[in-house]
Amino acid sequence: FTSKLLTLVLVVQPERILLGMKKRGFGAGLWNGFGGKLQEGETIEEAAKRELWEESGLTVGALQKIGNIKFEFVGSTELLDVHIFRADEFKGEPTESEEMRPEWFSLDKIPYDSMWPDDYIWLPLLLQKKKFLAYFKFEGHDKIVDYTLEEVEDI
Ligand SMILES: CN1CCN(c2cc(NC3CC3)nc(N)n2)CC1
Repeated sequence: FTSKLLTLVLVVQPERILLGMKKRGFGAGLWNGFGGKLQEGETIEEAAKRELWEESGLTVGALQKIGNIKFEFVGSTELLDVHIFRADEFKGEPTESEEMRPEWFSLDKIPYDSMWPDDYIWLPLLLQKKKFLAYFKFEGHDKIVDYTLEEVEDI
């Protein structure tokens, strides 16, 4: 299998989480964190900060590495290798971009039925500041055929 490195940043404050409505491309029509692909010569963390800024207008100092999920799609040999980060502090104001329309959600009103199906399984761990490794096998974009998830001390 070949892996495609992708980033995902969730900005979380004590009472609310920032999500973006994806306006085009992969995952269009779903709420998600901010992220994308790596550019040449970029570390994963640099790519995560860049994509957050491009998609939401926010700049962050520190990112906490909190998870890594590998996604397999039945019938494809390309794995998505998503490195997930949490940011507690940021500078700037959430701003709509070509890719994303940002919005704050209270933590008891996360719109899981308009998010990728896996989010319901791992996002609660992120909110509890737990670190995890996971593997999801999808059939199409809606059906989780099976998955594994383990909490870890260090990513
Ligand atoms: C730029 N990336 C694309 C992939 N991505 C995903 C994927 C995902 N599930 C996979 C079945 C698709 N679930 C979340 N929450 N994010 C993060 C952002």
